Amino acid sequence: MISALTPHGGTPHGGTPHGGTPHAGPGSGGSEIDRIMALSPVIPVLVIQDAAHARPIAEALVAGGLCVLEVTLRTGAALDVIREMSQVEGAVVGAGTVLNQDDLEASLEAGARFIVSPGLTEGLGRAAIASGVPFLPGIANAGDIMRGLDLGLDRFKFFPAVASGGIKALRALSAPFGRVRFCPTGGVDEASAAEWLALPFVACVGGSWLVPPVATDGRGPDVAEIRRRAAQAAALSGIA
Ligand SMILES: O=C(O)C(=O)C[C@H](O)[C@H](O)COP(=O)(O)O
Repeated sequence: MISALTPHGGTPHGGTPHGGTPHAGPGSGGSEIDRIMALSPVIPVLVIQDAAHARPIAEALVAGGLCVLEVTLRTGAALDVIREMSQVEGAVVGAGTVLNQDDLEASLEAGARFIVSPGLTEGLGRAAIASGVPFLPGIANAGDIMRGLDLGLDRFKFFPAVASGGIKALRALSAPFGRVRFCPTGGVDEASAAEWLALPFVACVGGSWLVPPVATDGRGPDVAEIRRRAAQAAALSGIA
């Protein structure tokens, strides 16, 4: 599956996230979710209202250098957006805001190649693991991480990253969990992404800042601006 995850013509932003000590244990080190987290330093979190905007937005993000795209299930168009974006060469499209097994099944049916959830429940965790799809559940405290580890998971979205205490909190939280790696999301932006990515336990960050809200005047998404923001974010790969 590695080749399938390598974006067309793209260069993964690093091998093992943060080199560091190789991790041991199930689900760590060489997992699919690890490979996805290593493809781009920033995962755009997308809230797209109109499936007609899906392809131009995905093309602009991929052209800018970001190939891993998280389509949130926050809009009625989301499943169609996943289908459309999956047609874009080089894009690795996943579903976000996956709250339960129904969301999981619908996302997989639409072609999602990875699954992100804002939190971790045992039901969703077990179903995602059983499906074999790369899974990045949200955690915000030590208990969440321990429940994830019990399920065999060790890659997590730290959400909501800034509201949960920011870098200071994640630094403290990561200390007892040496082999765990995180994707901080929620309040991370263009200005703060580099600081997060410099942390050895951060594999990548997520954020919605890459795609400005689409104007309602019918002109569609501002693809030049999206591409510019993506390129700026992709350039952070040297830091992660
Ligand atoms: O919808 C979801 O599934 C979420 O879990 C939340 C999103 O990842 C964050 O809301 C993105 O945060 P911002 O980059 O601060 O906008």
